[in-house]
Amino acid sequence: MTDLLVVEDVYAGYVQDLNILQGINFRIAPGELVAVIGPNGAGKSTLAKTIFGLLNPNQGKIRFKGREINGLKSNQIVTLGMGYVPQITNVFGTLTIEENLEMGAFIRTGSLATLKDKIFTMFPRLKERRHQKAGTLSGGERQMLAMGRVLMLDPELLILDEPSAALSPILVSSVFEQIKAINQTGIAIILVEQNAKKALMMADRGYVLESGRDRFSGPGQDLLNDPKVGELYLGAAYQSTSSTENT
Ligand SMILES: Nc1ncnc2c1ncn2[C@@H]1O[C@H](COP(=O)(O)OP(=O)(O)OP(=O)(O)O)[C@@H](O)[C@H]1O
Repeated sequence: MTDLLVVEDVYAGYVQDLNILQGINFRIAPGELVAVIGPNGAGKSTLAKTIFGLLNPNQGKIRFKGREINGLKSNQIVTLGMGYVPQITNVFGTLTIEENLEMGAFIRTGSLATLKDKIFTMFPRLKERRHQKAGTLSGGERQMLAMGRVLMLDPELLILDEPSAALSPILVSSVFEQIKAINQTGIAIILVEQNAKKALMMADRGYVLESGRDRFSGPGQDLLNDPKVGELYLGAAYQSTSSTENT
């Protein structure tokens, strides 16, 4: 199957001459759910920002749907069918839920009603509160709204940067269920997560980053079972090895 997105030997960073990503390779197929895990500061969010055009690669190539997107800005990338929900989700607190969703569809010209209905079916909680100001939502509901807003763009690829950050355990489970449901509608998802076990359990494949490199990759379950990954990042002893060490 042709990959939806390919990241090839990418170097990128925030200041000149200091690359945080140090030759990273990554790919995702249409409809796949891929988890990106790794210790603090490994470069997970930096990878997400680089793919979405918030940072320019200093070296390497990024291809989305067969087209090279290096150097394109986020507002151009979004029109190609990629959505991104940053780690700190900003919803418009003084607007209602419904108005927030409509703002998400700013680049669309057709009717919003069908898309909105689809999102309300996916997130019934948002439907119940559609006329409520977004500033009054709980953390988990706010996360759902941030995802819903990006889904108004009808993307083929959604990048979620730590959607479970700062949520209580019960909300984490519900946000993860929503992510799975979104993926089951055929949208490919890159899930950047601190919550490594949960993310890998749900993912088709995963990448373990370390110091700006893809250190391990493989099916989520294989990474969970890999003792090297377990010792380093998951904080427990695991058996059997079947993932790929990318050194
Ligand atoms: N805006 C920025 N300017 C300069 N350096 C940054 C910036 N954002 C992140 N960094 C640095 O880039 C490195 C990688 O950070 P990044 O946020 O990508 O890591 P991460 O794997 O997502 O970590 P975490 O799990 O802690 O969120 C860190 O050393 C960090 O200090």
